[in-house]
Parts: sequence; structure tokens; C-alpha cells
Amino acid sequence: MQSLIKLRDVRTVFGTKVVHDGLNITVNEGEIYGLVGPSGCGKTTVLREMVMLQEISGGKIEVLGHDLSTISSTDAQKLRSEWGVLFQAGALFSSLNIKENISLPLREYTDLSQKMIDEVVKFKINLVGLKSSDAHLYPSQISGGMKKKSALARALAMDPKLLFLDEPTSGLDPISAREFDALILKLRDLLDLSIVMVSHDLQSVYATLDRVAVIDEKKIIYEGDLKNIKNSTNKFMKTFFRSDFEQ
Ligand SMILES: Nc1ncnc2c1ncn2[C@@H]1O[C@H](COP(=O)(O)OP(=O)(O)OP(=O)(O)O)[C@@H](O)[C@H]1O
Repeated sequence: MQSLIKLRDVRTVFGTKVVHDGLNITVNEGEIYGLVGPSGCGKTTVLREMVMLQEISGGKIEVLGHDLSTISSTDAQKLRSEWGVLFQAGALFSSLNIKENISLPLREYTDLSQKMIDEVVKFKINLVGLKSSDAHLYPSQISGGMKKKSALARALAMDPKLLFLDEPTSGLDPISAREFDALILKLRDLLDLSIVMVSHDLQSVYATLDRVAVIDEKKIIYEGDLKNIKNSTNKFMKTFFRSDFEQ
């Protein structure tokens, strides 16, 4: 199996605060890989480091065969078009409607004609389960679930191999959250995606993840499938995966 993302001995320091001290992570092709851990352990920061929004203080990150610390700006620009990102906050531009939001990456990274862009956007809107008639609505006019779907459609605009999701079900009601889990699984199979997902949502973790990495005390304290979790003696893991320990 090919590994698409490799973090080796990654260190992250903000001022005097050490957030990560030697993270090792391997994300394989085709898997849905989760990052969990206590609040403030640096899950979002790892995701930002993987997509070149945050520099690391030490170690090495490789994504799709590129060492991020030595990559040229041309390769970096190309690499950015090979992944999609769904961040927790500020997902959509409020002054643009759904169609315009999804069009953004196509305008930035391609020279497709307006007609082609409209076709791609129409397809993506359908792919995530929105209606064609939703295209002209603005973020303020749609539900939380629809916003997440729109942001997902935008993340998928460029047909990425890799998708990064930061707490995709946060703020959603339980029904919409489970619907979003199902959508992620469906899209992974349909589009052959590899997905890295930060989550606090235990149901989502069990419904979607193939493997999980647990960050605690600045390190990865567990990396593997969800079956072996109950052998852990770590306090966070015992609390987070409580139902597994009670069986
Ligand atoms: N740009 C920054 N400058 C200074 N400190 C930062 C910066 N970004 C993150 N931090 C700090 O790094 C730590 C990890 O933050 P991060 O948001 O990655 O945690 P998290 O695990 O995603 O948290 P949560 O689960 O609460 O969302 C926090 O203490 C945060 O304050």
C-alpha cells in the first residue's frame, strides 16, 4: 500500500510553547485516517501543517511524494490543487452564493471557460446531495448541513486525491451528522479519495475511520485501527473511547 502522507519527528513550537514533540504519522492511499486527542493537543495544527498553512519547527512532512520544507513554489501551487480542504470555521464566503463559492478553486487553478465551470459546479452540487436549485442561495439562507455540503463540494471542485476535513460534523444535529458520515464514505468509494479527518465526534469516528492517530502529551500515543483501542492505558483514550472499554 502506498503512503500518501508521512510525518517524521515533527516538532511544533509557538513561542515558548511546545505543541508537538516528535510526531510520526503515516496516511495510506484509500484510507480514512482520523486525528483525535484532547482539546488543544494540536490536531488542527497538524492538519494546517499538512496543507502548508503552518510551518513546522523540526522534522519532516512528505505529501504525495513532496518534502514540504524543500518544495519549490511552482510545485507547491500544483500540490495545493491536488487536495481539498474543509475547515471548521469560515468555510464559505458569505458574499458569494453556493455556485460562486464552489467555482472559486476552478477560477484560481484552471483556465476553464465559464460554461465548463458551470458544468463542473452543477456536477459537484449533485454529488454532495444538494439540489440544483440551491446553487443561487447564499450561506445565510441555508442550513448548517447544507453549508457543510457546499464547502465539501468546493473542496472537491478540483477532483482531488486527498481530502482534509476538520471536525466536519461539529455543529450539526445528529441526523445531519450521520448523513454527513454516510456522504464521506460514499464519496471515498466513488472518487477513490484518501481522507484525513480531525474529529471529536465518537459516532463519526466509529462510522467512518479506517485508522486513527491519538495525539496526547505532544506525541502520537496510538496509531492503528479501532479494534485494538481497548488495550490502551492512556487516560484520554479511556475517556474518549469509553464505550469500548466498558464492553
Ligand atoms: N498560530 C498560533 N500561534 C500561537 N499558538 C497557536 C497557534 N496555532 C495554534 N496554537 C496553539 O497550539 C495549540 C494547539 O492548537 P490546535 O488548534 O491545533 O489544537 P486542537 O487539538 O485542534 O484543539 P481543539 O480540539 O480544541 O480544536 C493550542 O494551545 C493553540 O493555542
